[in-house]
Amino acid sequence: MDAAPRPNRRNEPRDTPASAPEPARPAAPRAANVPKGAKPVAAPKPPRAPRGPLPGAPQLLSVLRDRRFHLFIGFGFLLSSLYLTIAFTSFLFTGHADQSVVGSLGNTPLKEAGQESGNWLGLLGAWAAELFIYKLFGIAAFALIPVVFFLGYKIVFRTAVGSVSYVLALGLFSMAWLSVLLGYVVVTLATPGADPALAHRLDFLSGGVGFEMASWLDSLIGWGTVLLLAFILISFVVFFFNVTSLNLGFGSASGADADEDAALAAEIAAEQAAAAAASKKPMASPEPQASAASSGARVEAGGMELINRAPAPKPEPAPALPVADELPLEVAPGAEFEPAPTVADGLALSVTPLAAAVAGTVAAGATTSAGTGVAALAAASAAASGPAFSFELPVAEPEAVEIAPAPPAATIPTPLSLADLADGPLPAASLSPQPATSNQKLEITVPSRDDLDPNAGADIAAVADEDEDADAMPNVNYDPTLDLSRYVYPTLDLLNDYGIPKAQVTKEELEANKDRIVETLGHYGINIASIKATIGPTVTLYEIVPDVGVRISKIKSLEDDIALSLAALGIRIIAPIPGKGTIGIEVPNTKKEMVSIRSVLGSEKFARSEMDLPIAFGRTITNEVFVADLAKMPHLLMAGATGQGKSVGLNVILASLLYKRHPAQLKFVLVDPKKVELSIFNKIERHFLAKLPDTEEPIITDTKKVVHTLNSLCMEMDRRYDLLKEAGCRNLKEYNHKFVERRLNPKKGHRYLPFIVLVIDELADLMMTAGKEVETPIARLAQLARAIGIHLIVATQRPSVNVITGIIKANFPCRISFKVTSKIDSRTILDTGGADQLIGQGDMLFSAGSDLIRVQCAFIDTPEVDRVCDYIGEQQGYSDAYLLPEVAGADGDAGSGNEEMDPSERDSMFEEAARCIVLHQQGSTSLIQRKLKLGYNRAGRLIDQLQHAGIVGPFEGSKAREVLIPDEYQLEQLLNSLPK
Ligand SMILES: Nc1ncnc2c1ncn2[C@@H]1O[C@H](COP(=O)(O)OP(=O)(O)OP(=O)(O)O)[C@@H](O)[C@H]1O
Repeated sequence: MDAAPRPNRRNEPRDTPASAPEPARPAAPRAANVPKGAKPVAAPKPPRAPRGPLPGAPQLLSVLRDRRFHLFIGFGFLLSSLYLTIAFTSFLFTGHADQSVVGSLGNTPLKEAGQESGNWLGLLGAWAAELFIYKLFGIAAFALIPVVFFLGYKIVFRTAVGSVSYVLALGLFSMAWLSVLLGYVVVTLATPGADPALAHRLDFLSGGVGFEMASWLDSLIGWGTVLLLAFILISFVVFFFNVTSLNLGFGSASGADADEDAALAAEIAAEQAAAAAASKKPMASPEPQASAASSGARVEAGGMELINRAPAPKPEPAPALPVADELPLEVAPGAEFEPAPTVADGLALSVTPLAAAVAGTVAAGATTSAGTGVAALAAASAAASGPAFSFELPVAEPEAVEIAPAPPAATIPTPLSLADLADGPLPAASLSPQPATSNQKLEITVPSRDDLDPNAGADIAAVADEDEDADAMPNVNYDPTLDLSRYVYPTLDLLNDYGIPKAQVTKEELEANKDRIVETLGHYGINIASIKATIGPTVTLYEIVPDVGVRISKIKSLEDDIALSLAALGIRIIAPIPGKGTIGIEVPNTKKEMVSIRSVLGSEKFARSEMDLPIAFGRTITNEVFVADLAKMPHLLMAGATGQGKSVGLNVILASLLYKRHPAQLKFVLVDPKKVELSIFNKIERHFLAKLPDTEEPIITDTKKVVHTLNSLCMEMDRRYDLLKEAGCRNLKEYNHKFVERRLNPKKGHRYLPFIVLVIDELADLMMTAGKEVETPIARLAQLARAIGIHLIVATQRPSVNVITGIIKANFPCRISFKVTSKIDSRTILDTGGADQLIGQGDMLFSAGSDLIRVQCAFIDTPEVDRVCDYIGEQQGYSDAYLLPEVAGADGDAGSGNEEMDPSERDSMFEEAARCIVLHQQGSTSLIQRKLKLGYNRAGRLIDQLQHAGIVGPFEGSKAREVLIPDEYQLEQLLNSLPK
């Protein structure tokens, strides 16, 4: 007997009308945005500043970036999931009856058909259910509902939970597989001898796709279909959940293997969690108000142009501004200018909000209120500097997102993350800790995560049964942050909100300074062609274009006279301003503006920064947030007389990094000879600090300990070089990338390597007490540690040559100076004067090579640091601080290799390791690991002991250690001579 007739079924089985909804298209550019009277070929008229509910800018991109658009799409998905639930459920009761109604669509008027349909959601509900259930996937179509719901939920709530591609893959597979399975059941019931009525009643179970596929398979392989389906299911489970080993519980590990097995179990756990890796929540996004707060105003008048409050937003070059006398004075947001123009020396003054100028809303002669300026700027900056957008729409190539995440350092603010679509800070709720999914393995034995040695990154890394086959590994990347998967980055609301910064410079002050500059220079016969002022938070930069023929050196030599006549401390003359043909005179503002840490950490520039170790130092003279990458510097030397802002500066650096990096990615080694400055960071010991084993206090205050720690860091450097060499990588980023892609075998000692930032709060004390003992390792670290992710920040209040010695200075190309007391100090630290003319309280010069940038350091006070540390410290951390390699001999110098070693401390594999090294004439840790099948830490200890015994030489950076014993005969002699 044939299968029961299936009317109206497979007319259009593969038609999937309900695929991803089309994103709303942005409105076409509206002619209304162009002023009516504008001539088509007139000088480019900038578009009107965006206002109203939709951004005026018509580009697709800006619409796609719009959070409202995301909400629109997200709620669309959520409601669709509800709609499908009701429609599908109703189908179970009304489906048979509705079949004819839907089938006759096209022949019957819609209204009539709608009245006839029994589905609870009317004709559309009947049609959707008929399509998905009857024509396509049968009741397996219900699997579509959680997928649609998940997509909507993820878009609306910007949650980091779950990966779109995972859910899509799981949902679609379940739907297809179940549909075919049920199809096979229906096919079986419909075969001769089976109950045809039953088959007919049940044929909605499989849907058209399932039935067709199953019939085809049945005719091809008969009962083999069941086996094939089982095989497909197992394959899916293996690849999707990344199953690499089965623990069927036969016997237990032998004692010798116990450690390894425990590690393996942990690896599995980590891998399992990695497979469930949801996109991590990056730090809170910038406050929406930030762009408004950083509003700018540009002033131009006759020969004088002022730029006021003009930070980051530089969307387009500002169009030519109207001439001064055509414009009344406009007040920048928060500025205190009076609206009346002033004329001095024939140089008129006028202010126009920068954003308004950019957006082209200010026509000559028009007056714009401050409020409008703010709105225009906010809108313009929002339109111009939205987040890099890559919208992870549901059906769009799930694989692409899943298989190629950047290495963690770069992943955190990945533009692919839905969470990153945020325009403003994410609500705390969306940051709430989420449990890692734990369904990726068939069977696992996992030690408590808290018990894992945080230092043993290898132990919690990927499972790779045979690393030689690493390339064939499943493509689920390892996520180093999963150990602390619930870790929540500190939020901006922990920091003080000082509101929108107010301009502190009055127009009168600007005018008066300008007059005096012009007058003073005039006394010396220097005439100026034009003068322009840029108001920064601390100083105002007057840029002068001198008349033709005036020599720059002449102006430079008048520095003191100009300073005297302006009666202000800290005049700095930059003649000429690099890259410009102008001369700069920086005059301190009478009232300084404090740059809050919240405003810089909340800035777009910082939040979107993809640097490895971004530091938001503060604001430059043009009010731009100044962000630099410590990883690129690669080390930083800081100087400044006491009380000028060094400690605040260090806290700003540490806070910046804490806001951007996960505990798995970054560790600090804090050296604080002053004993009080950094103690506040004790609370984050188990998250972010590194220390020597067997030490109580993670923050090092004792000079002796400092020496050990520096030596230990040198050893860590040595080991990291070995690992990089073994992995064939040139730097940490490449290495970690490879590790994340599971192309390195943890059993060979490979592990995810966090950045290590060593902070020394006062070098002078150390240099006085330990001299060469600290200078040498600091210099070695500074020379070599760049590639392996160890970065140094060294601060001192005494920038004299016996503290900042030639060798230290030569290895710290990046330097910061707060105010110092003498020109000599300034030269010592910056190789040029200028730091002596700073005005204190965080006013600083940042020097990188030939560039010298004046920055007002952000301000963070102790309670703020306290709150950030509390916030982190109260979260689940590792069981201990990150442990640095042990330095042999508590009081000895690890690196000298001269002292006798206690034989009882010698590793039991010591002699074997020595023979192996001498046999291969290669002094490398990885050789010991490979040949003796040892873990990384143990091999590292062995190589140190071999150095002690004089078998290998000291660490030599990227090269292998020298083997000091030429052959086995001599080695045996040496081994015999060692105390037993
Ligand atoms: N960026 C800043 N903005 C505003 N005020 C600041 C800033 N930095 C420092 N200050 C002010 O200067 C004071 C001293 O700063 P800080 O403690 O950082 O100095 P220091 O250079 O570390 O001094 P010492 O070397 O004696 O510890 C702070 O208490 C604060 O009032």
